[in-house]
Amino acid sequence: MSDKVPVTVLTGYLGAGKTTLLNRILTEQHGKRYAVIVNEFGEIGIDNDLIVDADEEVFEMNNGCVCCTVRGDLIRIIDGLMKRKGKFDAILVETTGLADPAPVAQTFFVDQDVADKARLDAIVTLADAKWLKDRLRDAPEAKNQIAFADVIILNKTDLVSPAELKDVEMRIRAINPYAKLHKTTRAGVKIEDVLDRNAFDLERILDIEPAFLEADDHDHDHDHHDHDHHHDHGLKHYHDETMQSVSLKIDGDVDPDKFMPWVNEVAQKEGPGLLRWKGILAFKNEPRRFVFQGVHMMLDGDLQREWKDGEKRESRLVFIGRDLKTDELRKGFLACAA
Ligand SMILES: Nc1nc2c(ncn2[C@@H]2O[C@H](COP(=O)(O)OP(=O)(O)OP(=O)(O)O)[C@@H](O)[C@H]2O)c(=O)[nH]1
Repeated sequence: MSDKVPVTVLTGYLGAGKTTLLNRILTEQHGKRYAVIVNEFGEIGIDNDLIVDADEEVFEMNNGCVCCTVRGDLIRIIDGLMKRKGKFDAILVETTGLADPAPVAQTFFVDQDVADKARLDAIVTLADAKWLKDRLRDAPEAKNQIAFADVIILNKTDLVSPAELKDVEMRIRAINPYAKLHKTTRAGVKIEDVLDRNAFDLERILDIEPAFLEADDHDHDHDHHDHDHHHDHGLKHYHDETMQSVSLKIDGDVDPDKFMPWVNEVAQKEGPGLLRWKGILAFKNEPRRFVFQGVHMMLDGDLQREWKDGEKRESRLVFIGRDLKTDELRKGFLACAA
């Protein structure tokens, strides 16, 4: 796609297993070099890898829009790292357990110097299978971290029964039906499941019908789209009152002259409530696919590979956020059809 350095933002509530995952990534024999940026030092210490300590320093952007803040310290650290480009393959940023991941993610959209050299690869959220349920009730950060995620690692599965695990999975799906979900003990995922996801599995994400996922009862990935036998396993389906997701599709091309102004208007108007949004679009008279992602009112998109022969040209968007005006979004998007 580009020679920009992929950046993985690692988040998750206190004690969910972020450090465990980082240690796993850094100690595995993968022949890659990662720069790791942490808010506070953990027990990581690997010679070949570069670990940088970041102090909290948050700037408001866009004339004080409360949803748009970036990390000044992070900009400086990444700028510094970029001068050493070629010496590492990817950057990992671990956020503190209590932090909202938005200011970290937004840094990669906002600062031009950073955006020119690094791209947000994925937001990876660690979730504690035992305690997430309670944190979703009492800690808004925990819910945001799930909503932002492109990849969710549901960790500490050893501490819960299969029924409890299913229950917490359903709660996660009520907030974020699109993220790729892995169930682990000791954050035991394959590195390639976490790093270099390249636009967070957009194709797969956009293929998923949330209604199907809610009823899904498989333990493995959601690759098998058989709609039978999901009906009476006695599991409750959750709806999250504050967080919604919307998936929209146009069976064909959109007109960029309509879409671009619309998408900017959505960013301006709905930005504070929009936690995460992404899409793949077929632009009229354009052989390449337009791929974009956003965090709150910050958006980043570009033309990527060509539509393949036999690949259906279609345009899809997903939104995750609070109090989304679903009908307005749908109408607005449909009006962008070419
Ligand atoms: N039982 C169990 N314990 C785990 C698992 N994964 C990690 N732990 C333990 O949980 C504790 C917290 O893990 P960390 O990796 O430090 O979590 P963290 O998210 O980095 O924590 P903070 O830095 O406090 O936010 C540690 O004692 C780990 O050894 C797991 O799958 N099962």
